[in-house]
Amino acid sequence: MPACNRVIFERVTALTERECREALQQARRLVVKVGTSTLTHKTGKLNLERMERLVRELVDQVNAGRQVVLVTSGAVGAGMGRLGLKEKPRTLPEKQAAAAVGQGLLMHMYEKFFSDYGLLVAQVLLTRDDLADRRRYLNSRHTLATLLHLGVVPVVNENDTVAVDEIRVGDNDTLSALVAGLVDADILILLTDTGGLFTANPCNHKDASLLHCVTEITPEIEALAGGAGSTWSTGGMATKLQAARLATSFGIPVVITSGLEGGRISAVLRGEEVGTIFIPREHRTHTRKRWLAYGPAAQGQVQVDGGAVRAICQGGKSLLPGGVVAVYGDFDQGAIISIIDPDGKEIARGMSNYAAAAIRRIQGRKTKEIVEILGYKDYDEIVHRDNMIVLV
Ligand SMILES: Nc1ncnc2c1ncn2[C@@H]1O[C@H](COP(=O)(O)OP(=O)(O)O)[C@@H](O)[C@H]1O
Ligand SMILES: N[C@@H](CCC(=O)OP(=O)(O)O)C(=O)O
Repeated sequence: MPACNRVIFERVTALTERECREALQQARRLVVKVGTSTLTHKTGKLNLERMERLVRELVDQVNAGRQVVLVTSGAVGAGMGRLGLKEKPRTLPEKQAAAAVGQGLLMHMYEKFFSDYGLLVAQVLLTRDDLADRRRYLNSRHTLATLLHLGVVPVVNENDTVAVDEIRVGDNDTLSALVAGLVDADILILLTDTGGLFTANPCNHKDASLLHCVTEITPEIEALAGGAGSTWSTGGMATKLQAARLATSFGIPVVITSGLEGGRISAVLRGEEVGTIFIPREHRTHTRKRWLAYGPAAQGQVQVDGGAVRAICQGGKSLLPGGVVAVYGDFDQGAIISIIDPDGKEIARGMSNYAAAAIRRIQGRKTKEIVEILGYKDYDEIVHRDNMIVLV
């Protein structure tokens, strides 16, 4: 990628909508997520016309010199359609059985359509565990990078057949944001059955209007998002906002737009005002920081006061002992811990420079007192900013 493209995305602090959209013209690596609502008919069976059009549009982007990762839903829906089931399965084994049937169907069609247009595809099935474990995370990253280097389009889905609740990402919107971070994408495009984020669910509110640009996902924005629109979908707009929050926290812009109408991907990449764009506030984060958000289970929690919340969330600062009011759990130095606000909400996650027992002794105290209290001082900070990801 030419250096100038990176500069545009890396200097992000508060880009205007226009600047951000124009920068998308230089995006080189795309993650495109397509929902069940786009890929299937109401019967749950695959909508081949839309699928083929999507593939053609993606191949065009590859032909134009871009790299594409496709995150696809539709396995459960397609499996249900093929099995002739009328209702969405309720139990996990039923969903897994449907996904096992549907995933094969999905890949068969992708393989056919992509090869019709001259490209190879590779199936990549992931669970949260694959991303939470540092070694598997790096392994997945290398595999995807190699596939992209070879000109292959990775087609990613959650490994529904084996993923039980504890190791599931749970929805493909979130999965796509994790994948965007994993491959260091320049943009995440979420294709769905509405034109973007509306002021209310447009299926029930005909007068709802489209929001063109979101610079911050506030509680008011979250309140606009309702649940899934189609029988076979998961999460609705709420999980898309969650995905947008995650990807923008990595420094990656996100556009939610319609997968029902063709041409949206190329319009987004021409910098046109389509869909809803979410502008990243953070600089591109280092991959190690991203991995922290991927779900390595936190081994403990430190609760901080309002001043520390502001310093971390608005001031871009590290966590010092003075801001800590409580420590929960028993963890060692180097553990991944959650930083929670006075209401118990997780605001950040990071690697602790001290064990829980040591933090309990220095909490609320000044940095210069650490050596006096502990008899040593390895670090000034409990969690250094470089080892912390802010989640709000
Ligand atoms: N504020 C909103 N703006 C747009 N769509 C919304 C909103 N609130 C809820 N929705 C619902 O979200 C649905 C899209 O999510 P979902 O059904 O999960 O689709 P997909 O299968 O594409 O992921 C829309 O069909 C719509 O019913
Ligand atoms: N992994 C599931 C997709 C779950 C999901 O998030 O669906 P959707 O809301 O349509 O993106 C499947 O392939 O059916």
